[in-house]
Amino acid sequence: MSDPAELIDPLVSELPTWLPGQRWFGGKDRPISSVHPLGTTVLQEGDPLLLHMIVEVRQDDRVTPYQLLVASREKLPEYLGSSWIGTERGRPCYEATGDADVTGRLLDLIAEGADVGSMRFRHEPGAEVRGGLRGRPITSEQSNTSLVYGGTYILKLFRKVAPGENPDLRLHRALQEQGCEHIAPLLGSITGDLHGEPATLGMLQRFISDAVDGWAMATTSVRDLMADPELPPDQVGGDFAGESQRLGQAVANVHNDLRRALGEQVADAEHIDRVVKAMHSRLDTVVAAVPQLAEHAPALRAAFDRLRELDAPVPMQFIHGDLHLGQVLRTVTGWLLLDFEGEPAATLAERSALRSPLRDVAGMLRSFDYAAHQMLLGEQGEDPKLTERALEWARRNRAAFCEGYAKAAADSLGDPRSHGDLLRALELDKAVYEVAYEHANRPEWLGVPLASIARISSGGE
Ligand SMILES: Nc1ncnc2c1ncn2[C@@H]1O[C@H](COP(=O)(O)OP(=O)(O)O)[C@@H](O)[C@H]1O
Ligand SMILES: O=P(O)(O)O[C@H]1O[C@H](CO)[C@@H](O[C@H]2O[C@H](CO)[C@@H](O)[C@H](O)[C@H]2O)[C@H](O)[C@H]1O
Repeated sequence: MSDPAELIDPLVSELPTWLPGQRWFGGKDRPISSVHPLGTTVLQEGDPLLLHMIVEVRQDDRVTPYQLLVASREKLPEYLGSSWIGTERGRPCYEATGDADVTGRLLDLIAEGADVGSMRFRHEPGAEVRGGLRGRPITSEQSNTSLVYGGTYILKLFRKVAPGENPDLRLHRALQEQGCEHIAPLLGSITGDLHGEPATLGMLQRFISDAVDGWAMATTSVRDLMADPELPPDQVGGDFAGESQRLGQAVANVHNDLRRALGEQVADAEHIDRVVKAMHSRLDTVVAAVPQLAEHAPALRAAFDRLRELDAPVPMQFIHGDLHLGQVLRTVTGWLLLDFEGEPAATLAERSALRSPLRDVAGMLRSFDYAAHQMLLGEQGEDPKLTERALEWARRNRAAFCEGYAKAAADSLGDPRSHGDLLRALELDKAVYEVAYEHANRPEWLGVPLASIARISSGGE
């Protein structure tokens, strides 16, 4: 190939049809009006040629920069057929994260601490990173793309990029500096330029191979309880309450470390007013899309408005922002929290704001509810005995989580259950978010958050 630049324009013209088919593309709800290349870096010359691209995707009034890793070869091997984007100037061009012959280059560049064009590949101070490994994408559903190298490293390539330090990297750095035991060690990063400002493109961590995620463990425990309907929950083999308690403690420890590293503030009336307005506004949007939510709107609004009358001060700090059982890993030594990026649909400014740590507690409490109720999804008609069993599991594990949290929490917080109005409003706000998420992504799950909203807003929990 004489000049890689010759590929760029024809390749970019293929992207409006190719992007909506990608799992990580976050704008599937509206048509793409244009894609514009912001910057291209040649990471490897020859065959295969490896290009890093940042493109700006325009949809109505929304403009979002995305990061792409694209390769081109003289001849595309059959196993890369599903990654094909287009054939430009006679050369097949394809999404490169599935090509283990080229992904190793990213790790090598981090190991070398290299600069290529405006991209900076770095390992963290004191971290040892070994190159020479092939990287393969993980198969689980995700909003970014993560590559695993030899069962040793995991490199997350952030798909949506924004100027500034990604909160995932920022919070991992802060936690690592505090010696936090509840994160996977941070080893390196990739930074590029976006509109003249540094922007995080990737984050390298130790891959934890001997771990199970919290969602898999919790749902196995629910299944065990359902299979033995007569046994009291504490005598069922797969009882999860001990783990829930340890998880609560781990989350409180992470909050403590984030507070120590990055500080805290107490929310003033103006801030609380903004939070309440944001809750109402999210509800307005979701009710418009999901009319079944309308009947619960008055109770939801009343719960949100109660935040204006709280007696106790509301401390705010950096938090995880999208905590659920799928974001925690149980290793042989304890619980790890993953993915401090916040809710995928939120703006960087929203995700980087100080918030009540009880938001993370509320997220996890919602997740216990999900784990219990997803078992009932396929059931024909409601079996009151099974439903009661599910509720019993959720109650037991939610309580254990709060007990664990209280053991390690800051004095200003204590037991999350002692902040009833705040916790209820945050749980309901999260459930409203989940209604929107399920409506857009998994309509068959919509009943899970809707049923919880009905229960919580009627004072059932
Ligand atoms: N350090 C790690 N060790 C082992 N598995 C990991 C690690 N980090 C992430 N994973 C796995 O990758 C999945 C996706 O990671 P995550 O950071 O949540 O990506 P995304 O932001 O795209 O959702 C996780 O659910 C987990 O299964
Ligand atoms: O992990 P992500 O950052 O992509 O989070 C999004 O997807 C989650 C589902 O994968 C979604 O979580 C919801 O479903 C979970 C069960 O699959 C449940 O444990 C969570 O409590 C529930 O919120 C999450 O909301 C969304 O942001």
